[in-house]
Amino acid sequence: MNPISTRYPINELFETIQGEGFYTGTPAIFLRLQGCPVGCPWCDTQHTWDKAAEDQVELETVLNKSSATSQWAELSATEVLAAFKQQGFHAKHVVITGGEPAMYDLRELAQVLEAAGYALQIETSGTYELKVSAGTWVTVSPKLDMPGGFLVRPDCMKRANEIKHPVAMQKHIDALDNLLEKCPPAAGTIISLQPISQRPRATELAIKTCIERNWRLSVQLHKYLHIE
Ligand SMILES: C[S@@+](CC[C@H](N)C(=O)[O-])C[C@H]1O[C@@H](n2cnc3c(N)ncnc32)[C@H](O)[C@@H]1O
Ligand SMILES: Nc1nc2[nH]cc(C(=O)O)c2c(=O)[nH]1
Ligand code: SF4
Ligand SMILES: [Mg+2]
Repeated sequence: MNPISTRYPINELFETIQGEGFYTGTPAIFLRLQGCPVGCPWCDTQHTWDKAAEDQVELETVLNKSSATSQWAELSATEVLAAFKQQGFHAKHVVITGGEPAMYDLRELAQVLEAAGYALQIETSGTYELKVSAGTWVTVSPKLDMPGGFLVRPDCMKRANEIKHPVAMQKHIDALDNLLEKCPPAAGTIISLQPISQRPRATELAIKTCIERNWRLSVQLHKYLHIE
């Protein structure tokens, strides 16, 4: 007997250019999963926080969204793949984001998509145990001292291919330094700073610190280009 397949709550499914981190500039299919309890006050996807039963809709409604809403549709991995084909997407890089996608067991999704020739990346806060494939590119954007009270997991920091830290003030860099000391990433892990909400002061601080530390800058290119 086949096990019951995992179902994933999808808030958005679209094709664009990856605007953040190491893969900036890469055409990518974005799968945005519903639900996140971490509560970052400056989060740019607050419509994904609550997974309310009354917001469950059909896939067509999700595909036809013209603005950000909290509506979500539940799909199995094979239904996700079928939606990619139906949409006629070209990209072979898939970014799983949210919300907090690590709340879900992503192994079946990875198995189905990788078998179909896609490469996967996850954007995660590092606050949940990662259930991804060995080949998934893991971007951890650590969330420290957020209202939800979650801790960044040492195993997530070790598994990360890149650490992409949101910054606005010096205290955020100090908090990252403390995290890197307590939960060291693997040798060679890319570290980048991402200014919060394109604020000029945040951007200046990120540029200065990246130059001093030989870290990378991640500027949310899509926001400068006014694309999704
Ligand atoms: C919306 S989160 C979803 C994935 C996951 N929950 C996480 O935090 O990594 C995707 C990325 O956007 C970043 N982000 C969210 N709001 C932002 C903002 N206002 N300015 C800059 N980066 C932001 C997060 O730090 C994370 O790197
Ligand atoms: N273009 C684009 N690139 C992104 N990289 C990470 C995103 C996210 O919301 O996780 C994102 C997004 O929302 N749009
Ligand atoms: S962890 Fe990610 S999705 Fe959740 S509130 Fe923070 S930035 Fe937003
Ligand atoms: Mg985004």
